[in-house]
Amino acid sequence: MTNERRVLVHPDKSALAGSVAARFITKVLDLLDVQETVHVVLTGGSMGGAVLEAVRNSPAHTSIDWSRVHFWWGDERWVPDGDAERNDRQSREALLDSLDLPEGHVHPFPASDSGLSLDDAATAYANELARFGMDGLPHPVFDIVFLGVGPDGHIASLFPHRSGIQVVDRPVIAVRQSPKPPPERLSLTRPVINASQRVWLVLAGADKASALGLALAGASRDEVPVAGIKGRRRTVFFVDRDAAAEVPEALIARDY
Ligand SMILES: O=C(O)[C@H](O)[C@@H](O)[C@H](O)[C@H](O)COP(=O)(O)O
Repeated sequence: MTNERRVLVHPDKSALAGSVAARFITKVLDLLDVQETVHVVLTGGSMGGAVLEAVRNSPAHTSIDWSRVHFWWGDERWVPDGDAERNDRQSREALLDSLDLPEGHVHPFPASDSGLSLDDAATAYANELARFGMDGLPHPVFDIVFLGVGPDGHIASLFPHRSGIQVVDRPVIAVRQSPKPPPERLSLTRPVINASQRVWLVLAGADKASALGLALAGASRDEVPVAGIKGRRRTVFFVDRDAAAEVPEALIARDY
C-alpha cells in the first residue's frame, strides 16, 4: 500500500519504542545498501527520545555504518546550547553521543546564545539545508522524518490556527508565542516535511487520541496540523492502544 497513511498499533509505549527502533535500524541498513548516505530528521517530545534510546539499546544498531547517516531536527526550542530543553540535547543523550558520527553529519538548529537573532537563525538553518539540496529543491529529500504529535495535533513547531502550517515559500520559520513552551522556536515547514520519502509519526497516550482521530477523519491542517502531513512514499502512524482509541477500524494494523 504505497503512499497511503497507515496506523500501526502497539500494546504500550515500551513495545512501541522497541518496534519503531527495530524498523528504523532495518530501514537504514536497507537504504545504505542502495544509496551512499541517509538523511534522517529527529524530533523532540517524549516518544522521540524513547525511540532513540531503544535504538541505542538494540545490539543490531552496531551493524549500521553511522558515518553515512546525517541527522537533522524538525524543530528546536530557542534556548541556549546544551540546555536540557533542547531537542538536540535530548537526541544526543539518547543516541547520537554513543555513535561514531562525523561532526559535519549532525545538523542542529542554532541556539539562542549563538549570537544570531531568531530570524537570522531560521535563515542560517535554511542555508544549511540548501547545502544538501536534492532534486532541485533547496533542502534534502529526507529518507525518514520522525515526528511527535501534540495533543492539539501540532507537529514540529507548526501549531493549530497559526500561520506556520500554511507557509510554503520557505523551508524554515521562526515561531513566536508558541502555545507550548518555550514561546520561541524554529521549525521546518510543511513542504520540506512532505517532500520526504517517509514520515514516521510516533505517538502514545490517551491525550493524543482525539487529534489522531480527527486527522485521519479528514480534519483541516489549520485545525489539526498533522492532517496536512504526508510523505512521498509512506506515512506511518506508530501508536500505542491509548492513542489509537479514535482511529477508524479500517485503517488499523495491529503489531501484536
Ligand atoms: O519541541 C517539541 O516539543 C516538539 O518537537 C513537539 O513537536 C513534540 O514532538 C510534540 O509536542 C509531542 O511531544 P510529546 O511526545 O512530548 O507529547
